[in-house]
Amino acid sequence: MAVPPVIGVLALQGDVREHLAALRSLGADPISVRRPGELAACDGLVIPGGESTTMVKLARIFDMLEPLRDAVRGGLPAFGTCAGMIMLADRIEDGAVGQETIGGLHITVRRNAFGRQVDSFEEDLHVDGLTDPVRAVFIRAPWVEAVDDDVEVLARVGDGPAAGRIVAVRQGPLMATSFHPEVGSDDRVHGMFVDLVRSA
Ligand SMILES: NC(=O)CC[C@H](N)C(=O)O
Repeated sequence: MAVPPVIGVLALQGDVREHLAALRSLGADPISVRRPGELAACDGLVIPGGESTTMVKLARIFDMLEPLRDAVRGGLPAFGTCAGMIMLADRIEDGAVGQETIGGLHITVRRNAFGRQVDSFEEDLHVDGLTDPVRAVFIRAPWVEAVDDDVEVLARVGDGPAAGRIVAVRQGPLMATSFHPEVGSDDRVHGMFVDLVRSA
């Protein structure tokens, strides 16, 4: 049997445990990542949901921001969910003043895009590459405002005032979702990322 890929979960802030559990159940070897040495051991990296402004500040404080940028630039497969999507985005709308990111994903995200009324909601979402819809949980989520030509759109919101908005993307070894696939017991979106890591 092939050696399980080591997949890190960036553990500066956010919902780390749920991602570790999902990755473990898929047969990967998940580790928490707080230091450059831990990052260097990874075949892939998940950047969880949480609060992107806090996460990027902590990445600076822990001297992780440049190593993260170098790793993504160097082709490390990475999967950002919600705040993690913001962390991977090259450009932010409605970010905090001067908010930095890791970048690498050629998209513009709009933070807290869904507005007050629907801060948090769920929807059955069709995701490209999966047969049945995913029950997607959005929590003060960003949406993708714009993508460059090299970015593949994997999902768009189906209903309501935000219908058509992009909420899942892939660009080479990088993946991002506005929603939280680690909530609940459906591991198929993580499975897409594990496959991506295995094929990288
Ligand atoms: N659930 C989440 O990750 C929310 C993201 C948060 N609104 C941010 O801007 O970082």
